[in-house]
Amino acid sequence: MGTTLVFGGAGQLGQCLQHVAQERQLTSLVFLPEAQANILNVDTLTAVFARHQPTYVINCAAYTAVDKAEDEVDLARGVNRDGVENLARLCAAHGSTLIHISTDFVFAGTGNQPLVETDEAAPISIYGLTKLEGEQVIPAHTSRFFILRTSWLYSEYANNFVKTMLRFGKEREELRVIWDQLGTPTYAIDLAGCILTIIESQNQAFGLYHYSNEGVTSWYDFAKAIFELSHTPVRTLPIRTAEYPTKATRPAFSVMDKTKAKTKLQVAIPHWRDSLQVCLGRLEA
Ligand SMILES: NC(=O)C1=CN([C@@H]2O[C@H](COP(=O)(O)OP(=O)(O)OC[C@H]3O[C@@H](n4cnc5c(N)ncnc54)[C@H](OP(=O)(O)O)[C@@H]3O)[C@@H](O)[C@H]2O)C=CC1
Ligand SMILES: Cc1cn([C@H]2C[C@H](O)[C@@H](COP(=O)(O)OP(=O)(O)O[C@H]3O[C@@H](C)C(=O)[C@@H](O)[C@H]3O)O2)c(=O)[nH]c1=O
Repeated sequence: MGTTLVFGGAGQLGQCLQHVAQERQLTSLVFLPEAQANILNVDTLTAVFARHQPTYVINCAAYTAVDKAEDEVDLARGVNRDGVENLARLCAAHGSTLIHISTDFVFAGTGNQPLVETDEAAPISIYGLTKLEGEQVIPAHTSRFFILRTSWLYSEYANNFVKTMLRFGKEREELRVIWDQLGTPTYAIDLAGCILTIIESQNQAFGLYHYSNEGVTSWYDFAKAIFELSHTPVRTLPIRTAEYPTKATRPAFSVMDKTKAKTKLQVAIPHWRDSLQVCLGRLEA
């Protein structure tokens, strides 16, 4: 197996990839944190590609601060579009396969049916828009790519909704959480497993895929499950989006259909509640 470079290697998904790679005893992955490989620095990237001649490149680097992106458009676009284009160009030049991660926030969220890969993307936030632009620059440079759109990532690593809820559950008596945004949480360890399966199986079914855990929930029901499974006694109230004003607008419905991933990538996808239980168990251990 040739070398796999992981950009954004110190972020949440990057750390999950390290965890799963270790579990599967995969030693050919090179994890590059931002300080070592900024995807906006073409000279650095050129040198890194020349040195490692990667077979696969996994891009976990992204600007992910959804609300801040509304004020930092250039920064968000730089990382989420231009940085991705830099990687796609170099992948094309070196014959490397690019595995890139995108988001359910490319959708407007106005529907009520599980979204398939061919459904229209119409982002309603700067983060979603710049991530869509990142998806779109890849095929202009290479056909050897996998784009995995995922949603509501959490894990025992970095900051995420599960860890925020566990912290708030200890600090506060009452929490108010939105119940009119529906989607599917994704345990980033499961996503990391899917990515490494693509590499291990040398899958050639390039293209765009949806990957989240199975099932549907709201942020409110997700929070309730976190508190129930972690035995955290905190009063949790369902509120509407309008009662929790944020700078960026989030899709009201971003449930994704994973039929294509299950068929072509041959991955089994756990239900979100089962994976949540695994994550909470690891956080408690
Ligand atoms: N988190 C979520 O809920 C979801 C995430 N996604 C997508 O999944 C992917 C992984 O997300 P996640 O791991 O959670 O995000 P994180 O924010 O945890 O990780 C992103 C990493 O990218 C790094 N980074 C930022 N700018 C650059 C740059 N210019 N060059 C190199 N590295 C950079 C960050 O470093 P630093 O922190 O030092 O800036 C950080 O380590 C992203 O593409 C994201 O858009 C999709 C759906 C849901
Ligand atoms: C903390 C908190 C959040 N919320 C709501 C706000 C928001 O609608 C939802 C989730 O809030 P967060 O800010 O944790 O997550 P957010 O940044 O909106 O999460 C998104 O991140 C990007 C990177 C993605 O790609 C998306 O798939 C999605 O995971 O929960 C409450 O209702 N009450 C609360 O106390």
